[in-house]
Amino acid sequence: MTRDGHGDREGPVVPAAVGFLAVSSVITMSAPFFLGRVIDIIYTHPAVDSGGDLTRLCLGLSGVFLCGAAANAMRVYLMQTSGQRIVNRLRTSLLSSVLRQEVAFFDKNHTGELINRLSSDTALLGRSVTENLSDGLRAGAQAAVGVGMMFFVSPNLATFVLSVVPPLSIVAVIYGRYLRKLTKVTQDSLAQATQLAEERIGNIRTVRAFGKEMAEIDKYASKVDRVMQLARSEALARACFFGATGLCGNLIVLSVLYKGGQLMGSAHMTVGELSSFLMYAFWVGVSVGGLSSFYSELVRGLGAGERLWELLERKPALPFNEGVVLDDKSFQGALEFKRVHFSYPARPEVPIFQDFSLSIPPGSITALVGPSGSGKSTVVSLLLRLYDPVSGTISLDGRDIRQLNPTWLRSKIGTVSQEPILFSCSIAENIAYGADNPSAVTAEQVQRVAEVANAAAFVRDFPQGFNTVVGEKGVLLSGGQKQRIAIARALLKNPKILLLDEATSALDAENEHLVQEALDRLMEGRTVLIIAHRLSTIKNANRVAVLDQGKITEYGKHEELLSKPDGIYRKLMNKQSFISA
Ligand SMILES: Nc1ncnc2c1ncn2[C@@H]1O[C@H](COP(=O)(O)OP(=O)(O)OP(=O)(O)O)[C@@H](O)[C@H]1O
Repeated sequence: MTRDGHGDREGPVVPAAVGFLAVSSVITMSAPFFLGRVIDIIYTHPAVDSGGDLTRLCLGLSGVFLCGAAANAMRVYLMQTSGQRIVNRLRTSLLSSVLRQEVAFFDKNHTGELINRLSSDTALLGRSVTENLSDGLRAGAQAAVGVGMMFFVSPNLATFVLSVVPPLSIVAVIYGRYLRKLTKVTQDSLAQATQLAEERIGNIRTVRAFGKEMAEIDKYASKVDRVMQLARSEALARACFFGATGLCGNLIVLSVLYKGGQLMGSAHMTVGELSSFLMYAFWVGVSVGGLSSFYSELVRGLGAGERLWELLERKPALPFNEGVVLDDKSFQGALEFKRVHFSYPARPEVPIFQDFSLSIPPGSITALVGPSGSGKSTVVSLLLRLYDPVSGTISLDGRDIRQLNPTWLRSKIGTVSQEPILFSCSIAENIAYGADNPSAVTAEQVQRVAEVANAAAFVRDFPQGFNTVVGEKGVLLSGGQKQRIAIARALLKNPKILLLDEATSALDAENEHLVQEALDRLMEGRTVLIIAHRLSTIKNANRVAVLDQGKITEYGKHEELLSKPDGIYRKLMNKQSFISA
């Protein structure tokens, strides 16, 4: 399987399915003609097996019907499997498109909604264009052949029957349009309900702590009630449509019997011909019924598909893997913000940075401090190029990062955040995630970095050791343990630049010491920007940058800044509690 999910070859599956479809349809539609012949033989020679004709015809027909049944079974099997293949491809392509989108896209589109597109909409569209299409093609072919055969058997009767088709088609078109609109709204409502459930289940600890389970259930119930109302409208439309088509079918059969009886009475038709005609009319009726359900499913699929195409075709606002790659040998890791102005795309009216400038020399440690909400984490997001500044430049070794390949840029940057996110897999896999090619990472490499990150000892105490699964987002580990795993992960990545966000909460003395020691080892020989919450970090940094009112207001060593009588840093130190461990 390739990354785009196109490794699973369709090969001759679709032509084969169409072949089986043709064979089964021809056999099904030739049956009424031959059955008419059988009736005529019985009718004209009721007592004898007219020279063995009846036996031969019946045996021959049984064999042909058997082949028809086998061809039909093969058609259903092939269409269903290729349907699943299409759904798989759609899902992989959709995830590939979603994961390439810029981070601002995820600020506006909720996870639950995207998951719903990935699971429900793809299934609806996939079913609509495969199994449903196959049934529709079969119904269409049978209806066309049936109509042809009706004309062949009795042009007179056929013309009479088909005069009712045009009004029925108009009703079908109106119904189709209505259903398509309804499906889009239903899928959107379903996506909102999934979004709510996903968020509440993902944050069950908060829901539980506030005792909001019943309130959340009520909210979810009202969202699914909306889906139910829409489903009721859809069911009503379907019921009316199917009821009307069923009624029309029966009325048509009745009128055929009426008119056919007259034709038989005037010797213009044999009983076998009338029987054949009736069977064809019945098949055409069944096929038209099949076509109407095909049409319903098709418009539902297209309704679901509208949002899918939008997502599949969306071009990310920021490039994903294109641009200049700097030479690894001469790469220093010098960072510079020059007169940067920035506001988040979701809230363009709120400026975060105004004329923000900061230079971080290669191999140095810069501590960034500032009041809560001043934009410290935003500095990290801009360096990772998760967002682009509105104006000004951010450069790496003198090169504007907008010219650089973002994937390459991120491969040179390691991050350890306040609350590191781990994946629900083993500790070894979480650590190996830091490498370019995780599957090539050996157990020794994992253990080595875990050792340096002061994680190996606690991991070995777990019965499953490095194979211990950490739970969703690492929920089965403590804060200090998660941090040390994240440090090991960053060590394995071995980046030139490190962006650290220290934990705001104090760990117990032992954990504090182990995490600090691991961080010190991680920082060695790299360009480091650290969002500092500990006094020791600030004191050990080469420079401290104070962020206030959207720009760097003070810059220097801890003691220098502290000595300024009216300095912002001095005030910040008095006001904000830094962890003194
Ligand atoms: N994705 C976003 N979309 C819109 N506004 C955002 C987004 N992320 C953060 N903000 C806003 O940007 C401002 C700066 O946030 P940021 O997280 O960078 O602050 P901070 O200094 O790191 O805060 P703290 O010390 O509390 O973690 C805040 O006012 C915040 O509300």
